[in-house]
This record gives sequence, structure tokens and C-alpha cells, in this order.
Amino acid sequence: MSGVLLWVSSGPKENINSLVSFSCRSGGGGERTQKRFSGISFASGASAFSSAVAAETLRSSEERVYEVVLKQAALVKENKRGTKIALDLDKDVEGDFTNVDLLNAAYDRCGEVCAEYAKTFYLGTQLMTAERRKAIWAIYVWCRRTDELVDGPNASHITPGALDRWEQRLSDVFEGRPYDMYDAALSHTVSKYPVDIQPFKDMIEGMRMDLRKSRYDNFDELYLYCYYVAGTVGLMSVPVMGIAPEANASTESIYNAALALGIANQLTNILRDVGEDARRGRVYLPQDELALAGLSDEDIFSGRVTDKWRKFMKGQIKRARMFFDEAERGVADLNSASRWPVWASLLLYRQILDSIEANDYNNFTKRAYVGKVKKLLSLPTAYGFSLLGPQKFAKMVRR
Ligand SMILES: CC(C)=CCC/C(C)=C/CC/C(C)=C/CC/C(C)=C/[C@@H]1[C@@H](COP(=O)(O)OP(=O)(O)O)[C@]1(C)CC/C=C(\C)CC/C=C(\C)CCC=C(C)C
Ligand SMILES: [Mn+2]
Repeated sequence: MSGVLLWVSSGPKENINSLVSFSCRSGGGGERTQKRFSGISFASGASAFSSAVAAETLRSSEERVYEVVLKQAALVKENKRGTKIALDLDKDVEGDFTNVDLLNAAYDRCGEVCAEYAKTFYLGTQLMTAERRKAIWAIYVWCRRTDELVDGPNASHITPGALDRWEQRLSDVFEGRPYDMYDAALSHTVSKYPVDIQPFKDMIEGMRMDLRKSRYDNFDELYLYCYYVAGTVGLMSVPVMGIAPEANASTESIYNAALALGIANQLTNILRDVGEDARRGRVYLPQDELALAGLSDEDIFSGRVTDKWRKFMKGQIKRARMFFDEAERGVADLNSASRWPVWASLLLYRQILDSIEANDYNNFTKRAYVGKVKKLLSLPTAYGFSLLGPQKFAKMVRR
């Protein structure tokens, strides 16, 4: 199933794929496809429509997501790699944005929200150019608001219809018709940078998934969920962060690394929050992999750290780290001023995995977190990485 992806992508992906295909070979992937097949009515004969549906169900999530990656990369290439866009708010305010002060106030408000919800990340944006920083804040706020729809205080009132309306509102934002000031900032951002609407729509799709689904049969299903809610963030951010003019890597591979960072972060979130999610009746861990390890939902609900659980968690952590490794290979190709915040968030998130290990894999009742000192130490390391790359930085520190 992952043959096509192995073919289109370079070496590193193979490692991740081998783990993915491990999960699918164990039965879940094939079964799922067959179940879907049997759910589709072929009564009208072998119509083109039903064959198209059948072909779609046969493709793995990675193949489907990789198509989005290729499309996003092509879009940004059309825009000369999305790096040379001036965003001078004093001179360059167009369309409905007639009031520069209001727009600046909207961006400032986005910055405040960002600082409130994600202090370290906010700090990380400080090294970016003012224009890029503002655009990232606007995207951050939209993502946070979208997540709050299904996770926030009003989550119990959120219906699929509400998400449809949120998506309509998103289209309006992209067409220059913002509803409020946060929207206005995003509307301006997407008019200035080659940011496409697809990853935003896909994030809303992820929220729909959260409304209708609380179990994942296999990693293929989980991968799609992680793409929707987190891989999309990478695809939204690269056009703003910009690709280094001197980058040798293909745009596709840079987008792939950005996608990998989102997936790695979300897998980490899931591993950190096993207990918390279980208390809300949610199990994100792939059911077929749990079964293969001799575990079930009951083991998760009872929250006992057994050797089986430790062994299972080691495999899950290993896979999350593989996605981090893949992401790392793309950071150096970003514009120099964007590398620091990306390294900072990567290093900090990655350390959550270390903390799960340090908690002896008790992610039922102990929350894995990165302490203040480690957080602070990560910032200069991230800065060193962004200037020299991890290898050269490590050599320099050793000297
Ligand atoms: C080449 C290369 C490596 C480029 C880097 C590309 C890049 C900037 C990738 C960013 C990856 C990233 C930070 C993804 C966010 C993943 C995430 C944490 C998603 C969360 C989803 C839902 O999870 P859950 O409900 O389980 O978690 P909570 O308990 O609610 O936290 C999200 C909450 C979705 C919403 C996402 C955000 C609010 C984060 C948006 C962040 C940005 C727009 C900025 C990204 C920029 C930097 C510098 C990291
Ligand atoms: Mn959330």
C-alpha cells in the first residue's frame, strides 16, 4: 500500500513507512478497505463514479496527503517560492483593508492571543521579520479558534452544521470578507502570502472527524487525522516562513518536512494525553497495534503501567521520533529568520517524548511536560541549530 509513496519520496520516508505498513499489514488496513468496499453500492454496475470511489478507498492516507503536499508545493513555486513578498502595512494595504490602524490593531490582538496561549512559541516568533511574525500570529489564532470549537467550553454545542458555517466563513475570509478583526488579519495575510485554503479546510475536516469518531482502527486512519489537525499547520506556515533562496532541496521535500513536523507534534500530543483523552472516552492509539501488543481499551481505561504497556509505548515513541527526524531535515531550507522558532518548537515538543520515558511511560495519571529550565536551555540550542545546523553546532559545543 505504501509502494507509491516509497517510489515518489526519498530515503528517509522509508523508515516511517515501514512502521506504517507494519501497522497496516497487521490486518486493519486491508479490513478497513474491504469494509468500505462492502459499504458502497455497486448496484448500478461498474460506473465511472463507483470505480473512482473504489480507487480512492484503495489509496492509503499517506498517498492522499502526499498529493496535497505536491499541490501546495506547486502553488508556492508558482509564486516564486513565496519568499519575495513585501508586506509593508503602511504602503501596501489593499481591498477592504482601508483602515491601516484597525488592521494593525487586529494583528496586535492576534499576537496577544498567541502570547497568552503559547508563550514559548510567541517568543520564538520574535526573531522573524515583523511581517512574517504577524502573519503567523493570524494563522495561529485561526487554528486555535478552530480547535476551540471542538475542545473549548462550548464544544458540547458544536454540531457538524456549526463546522459547515465555520468553513463558509473561512471562504469569506479568503475572498476578502472578514467577519471580525482576527478574520481581518487572516484575510490580509492570505492576500499577501501564497497560502492556499486547502489546509485550512482540511483542518476543519479534522474537527469533523473529532465529532464523529473516537477510535482509530489503524495507523492509516490516525495518520489522516494527524494530517488534518496538525500536518495542515506545517502546510499553512511554510508559504509565510519562506524557503531560503539558497535552498537546494525541492519544494516538495520541504513541504514534506513541514507536514512531518505537524504529524510528529500531534503524535506526541496523543501519547502525552492518553489518560486525559481516555477520561473523555477517546482512544487515539491505533486499535490494531494495541491488539497486536495484547492490549485493549480496557487496559487504557484501567490505567495500569505494565510491561506490555511500556513495550507498546516504546514503539509509539519511536515512530513519533522518526517523524521528528524527517522534519529536522527540512528546517535548514527555511528562510534563516524562520528557522529559530521552528527549531525551538521542534526541540520542545520532542522533549515531551523524553519526559514520557522519564515518567516510566505513565501517561495515564502523570502529565509529561518540559520544565522551565529545559525550556530556557532549548532556546539558545535552537538558535545555534538555526545558525549552524545540529551537526556543526554539536561539534562547536564539544570543542
Ligand atoms: C520545513 C519545516 C520543518 C517547516 C516547519 C513547518 C511548521 C511551522 C510546522 C508547525 C507544526 C506545528 C506547530 C503543528 C501544530 C500541531 C498541533 C499541536 C496541533 C494541535 C491540534 C489539536 O490537538 P489537541 O486538541 O490534541 O491538542 P490541545 O490539547 O488542544 O493542544 C492543534 C491544537 C491544532 C491547532 C494548532 C495550533 C493552535 C498551532 C498553530 C501554530 C502555528 C500556526 C504556528 C506554527 C509555527 C511554528 C513556528 C511552530
Ligand atoms: Mn485541542
